[in-house]
Amino acid sequence: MDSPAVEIVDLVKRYNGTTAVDGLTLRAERGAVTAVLGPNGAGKTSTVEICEGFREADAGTVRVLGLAPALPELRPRVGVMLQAGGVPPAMRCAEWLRLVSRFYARPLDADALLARLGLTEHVRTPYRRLSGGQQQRLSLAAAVIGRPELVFLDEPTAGLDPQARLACWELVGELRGAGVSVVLTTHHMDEAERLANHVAIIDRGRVVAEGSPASLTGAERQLRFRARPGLALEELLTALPAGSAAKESPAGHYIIEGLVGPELLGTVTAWCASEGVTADDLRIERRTLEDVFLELTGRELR
Ligand SMILES: Nc1ncnc2c1ncn2[C@@H]1O[C@H](COP(=O)(O)OP(=O)(O)OP(=O)(O)O)[C@@H](O)[C@H]1O
Repeated sequence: MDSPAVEIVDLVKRYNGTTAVDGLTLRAERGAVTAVLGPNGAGKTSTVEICEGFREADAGTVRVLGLAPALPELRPRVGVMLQAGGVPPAMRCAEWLRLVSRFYARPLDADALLARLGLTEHVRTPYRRLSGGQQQRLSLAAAVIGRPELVFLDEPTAGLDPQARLACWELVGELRGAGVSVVLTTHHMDEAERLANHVAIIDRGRVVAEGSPASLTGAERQLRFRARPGLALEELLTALPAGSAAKESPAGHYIIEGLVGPELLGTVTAWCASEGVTADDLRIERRTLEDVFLELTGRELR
C-alpha cells in the first residue's frame, strides 16, 4: 500500500530558547487536502518547512511520500509555495515560471496558468515590482506548474484580495479533484472548512484536535446572541429542555446548545424579555472551527 503523503511523528523544532514545534504528530493522506490550522506562531511554517527539506528537525521523524524530506528524488514530485521570497528580484514573472517549468517532465502551460491566476498583464513585470498578492499568486503557480503529486502551500491566500483568494481556492479544489495531495497552512478557519478533507488544529507546536471539518465542528446547531455581561444563565437553563447547555464566552457573548428549534428559540427570547434584555445579533448556526479552537485553548484563533 502507498505510504501517506506526509507522516510526521513526535516532531520537535527549537530556535535558541523557543520550542516552536513540540512533539507534533500528523498524517496527511494521499489525494486529500490537509489543512494545518493555527494562530500566528503556532509552528505551522516550521513544520511545513521541515517537510519541504528547508529546515532540520531537532527530534522526531518526517516522511514525505515515504521518503526523507531533503532527498533530491522528491523534487520533481513535490510542489512548494513558500510564504515569501525565493524568486530573484529582477526576474520577470513569466520568465520565472517558464524557468521553473523546465525542471519538470510534463509541466502545465505557463501562460494559461498565469491567466488563471490573473497575472497575464504582469508577465513582463520584474518580481520585485509585483505587489505582495501578485507575488503570492506567482509563487502558487510555481508550486503547481510541474503537476506534482504533493503540494505544500504555506498560507496561500495571505494578503490576497477576494477575487484572487477565490481563484486560489478553485485551483486547490481542482488539485484535489485531480487526486493531488495538498498540505496547506492557514489561520483562516473558513479556508480550512472549505478546502480541507482533514484539519489539524495546532497550538503551541502541538496538534490539539484533528478530523474532518464536520467531525470537528459537529452537526449540532447553536443559538447565539450578544447582551450585557453576567446574565443569570442558571435561571435560563431551568426553563430550557433537559440536555441544553448555556454559556457566556467571551463576556457578553452567549451560546445556547441543545435541541435548537422553535421551542428553544421561544424560551430564550421570552426569558430575555422577562429580564429586560435585548438579545443582539440573535442567530442560529453551526459551531465553527474558530469555536472549536476557542474551546480547546481558551483563546481566539486570530
Ligand atoms: N528562524 C527562527 N528563529 C527563531 N525563532 C523562530 C524562527 N522561525 C520561527 N521562529 C519562532 O517559532 C515559533 C513558531 O513560528 P512559525 O513560523 O513556525 O509559526 P506559524 O504558525 O507558521 O506562524 P505564522 O502564522 O505567524 O506564520 C514562533 O514563536 C516564531 O517566532
